[in-house]
Amino acid sequence: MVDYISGLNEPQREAVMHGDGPLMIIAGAGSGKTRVLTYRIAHLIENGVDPFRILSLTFTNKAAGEMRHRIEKVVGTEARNIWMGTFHSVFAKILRIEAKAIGYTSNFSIYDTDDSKSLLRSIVKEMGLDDKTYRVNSVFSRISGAKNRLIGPDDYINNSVIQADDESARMPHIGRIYRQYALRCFQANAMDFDDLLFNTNVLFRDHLDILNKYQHKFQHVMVDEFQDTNVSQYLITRKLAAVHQNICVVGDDAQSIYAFRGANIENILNFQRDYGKENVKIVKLEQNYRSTKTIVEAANSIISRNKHQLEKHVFTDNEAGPLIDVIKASSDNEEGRLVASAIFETKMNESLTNNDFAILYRTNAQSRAFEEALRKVSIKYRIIGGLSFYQRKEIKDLIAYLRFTVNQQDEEAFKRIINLPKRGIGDTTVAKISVIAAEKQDSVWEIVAEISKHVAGRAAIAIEGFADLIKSFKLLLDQKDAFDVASHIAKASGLLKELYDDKTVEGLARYENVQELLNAIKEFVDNPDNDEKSLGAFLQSVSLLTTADEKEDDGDNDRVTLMTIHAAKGLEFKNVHIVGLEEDLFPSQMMLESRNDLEEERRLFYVAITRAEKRLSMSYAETRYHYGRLKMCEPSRFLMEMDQRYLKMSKLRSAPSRMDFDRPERDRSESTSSGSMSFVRSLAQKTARSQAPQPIVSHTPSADFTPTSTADLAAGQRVEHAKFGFGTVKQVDVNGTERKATIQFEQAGEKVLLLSFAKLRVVQ
Ligand SMILES: Nc1ncnc2c1ncn2[C@@H]1O[C@H](COP(=O)(O)OP(=O)(O)OP(=O)(O)O)[C@@H](O)[C@H]1O
Ligand SMILES: [Mg+2]
Repeated sequence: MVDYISGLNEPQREAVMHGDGPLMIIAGAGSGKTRVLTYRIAHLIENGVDPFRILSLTFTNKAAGEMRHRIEKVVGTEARNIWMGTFHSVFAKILRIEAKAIGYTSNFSIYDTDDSKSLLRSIVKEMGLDDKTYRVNSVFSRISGAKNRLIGPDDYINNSVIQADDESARMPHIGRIYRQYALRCFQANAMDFDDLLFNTNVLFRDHLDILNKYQHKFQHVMVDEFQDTNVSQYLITRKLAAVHQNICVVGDDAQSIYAFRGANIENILNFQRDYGKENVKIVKLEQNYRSTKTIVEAANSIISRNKHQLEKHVFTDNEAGPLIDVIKASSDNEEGRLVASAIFETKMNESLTNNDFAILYRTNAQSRAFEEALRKVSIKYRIIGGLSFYQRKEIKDLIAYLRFTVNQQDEEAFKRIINLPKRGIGDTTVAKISVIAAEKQDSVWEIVAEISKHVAGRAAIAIEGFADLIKSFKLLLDQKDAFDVASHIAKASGLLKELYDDKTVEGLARYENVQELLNAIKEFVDNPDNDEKSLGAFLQSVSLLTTADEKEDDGDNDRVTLMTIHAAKGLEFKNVHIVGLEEDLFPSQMMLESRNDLEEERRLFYVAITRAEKRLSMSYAETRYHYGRLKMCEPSRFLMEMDQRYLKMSKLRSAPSRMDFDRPERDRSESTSSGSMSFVRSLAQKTARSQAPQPIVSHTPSADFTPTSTADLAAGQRVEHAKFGFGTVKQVDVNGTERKATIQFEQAGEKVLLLSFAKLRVVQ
């Protein structure tokens, strides 16, 4: 048996062993919240609670998978029966079971953001509204915001405050668009992401028998990252926990970063009110186990500037660790090179793997410079988010076929595939079918069934052919598993052939991607964790992947992770680079309308810092292209706000690409070193004004380091290293073309360095 209890501190143990009744764990970053939740579930199961009766809600499906895996180590395969996943995936499952009660069928489609926007665009057009006024992103976010506050179309239209707000935004018809959008989704037997929560609330509100069933079923409800639940999610958990009152929520108010999407930090305060102050057990965890003292204290120095926060003091017994590097670059491309170079050096000097590194940025668009630079030094990376595998055109095309085979009411899938491969069906015909369907309040499939009444000639024949094809696919659904059906559809639809015939490099890549999707379906079917092997079950699992759940491209999993800070929530890495620390980028100009917004940006920065275990580095560029124009940038105020004692200006060279070594070293370091000094001065001035502690900024030696002067390096020689200072060579090893030296440094201890990269100066 795994002894997990002994690996817990006192308050952690208290939380794990807490019996019945509401429990709120409010704790700092890296203090073991997720660990406590994991072991609490294991502990409940060990004490006889049926895993089928435990509901655990996590931020990503991947986090759920990891948690399940850990629990499995303690309780065995029983762990597979826990209801565990994101709010969206768990409630999609419940909605499928209960679909009939709210007028859906269990094979409903899930519209992704592109589908939702495409439908909104059609509606704006059909209503004769101006698409420059009714920009699809604004319309979408207003509707999404309403759903997350549980405001349906009728309430929206009748709400005078909302109406006035829309009028002042010059979009008075949003309510009508919303109503039409909801109707069209319903006719398409489709739900968008927000509907999964909205409709769950409707289901539980209007069908008390169903609510009752789940209230009794779930004896324990757990919520990780509670600070980021929105009103709609909070209500669902409250309803579900109303009978047993066994609800355990875990969160950190300092890490609340989704207010812009309707997450409500007040939930933490409401929890005590809703369950009765005297009934709620509160556990505070304040000891951080993840990061060095430097990182924990630097993070504290940032978050203490926020006014809105609960009282807690995060500390750690871990070692002090290195200071936080601040890297200044002249441009975004140089920032890419410097960061790639720093990763390369740290990796070599400390014998680390790519997985030990993460680059975190504020927006996805920043990834490009880092991708290029990492490729140049042959370091593999993975991008989480951005244009994911499942957003690629060829993948969406095949998925649309699969979706339409499962649900013929799916209007967006229909629009995507009706003329793919080309069948001579024009956009006007497709739009006409949509409009007729909307007018008759029927689905597109009903119109297709009587197509000759509405469309004449060749187009009608082509549509009939398409309908026959879909019917033939549909027949397979009950007989074959997801993989067999999908392979058949890929071939019989003509999609695979079209890609196969395209012999360009891109065409080949697209063909391989489709094969890769089929592989993923095969894996799904073969995975013993999935008890349902149908195509519908597979589609549900992919449509609910969050950005952090992404599929990896090949078998090589040792990669540097690139992702937004939002996606990094809950994760940890030995080395973290927070990049783009510039005013208007981070804090983001788009988000800064009020003090509250600034505080949310600061919490986001806090989340970023607290991902790092050992080494943290922060960088900024002096110039950056923004919407195609070169912009001068100022360092972020967050750099100034941080307690300067923990910072170190880094004097780094450009990336160690072969070409760079042809240039004299001095050229490469000059711009960065003089620049650093001015930044240090400006930091010093600003901190003096704000009366923060005086900066203690350590500098790397200013000597001219020449990497090539080590050709005849031998044991016993004294050397100076740019970072580690003075030392004595103990041994030199030759391995193929690589030469390695073992050096005993006076301060830094023994290090093994690759001589082609180590910046060493022989001391005479
Ligand atoms: N008592 C403990 N002893 C040793 N290591 C611990 C202990 N508690 C937690 N840890 C380790 O500390 C790290 C952080 O834990 P965990 O991820 O559970 O923290 P968290 O509070 O959920 O963090 P976040 O706020 O980022 O979500 C993990 O590597 C975990 O294994
Ligand atoms: Mg966590």
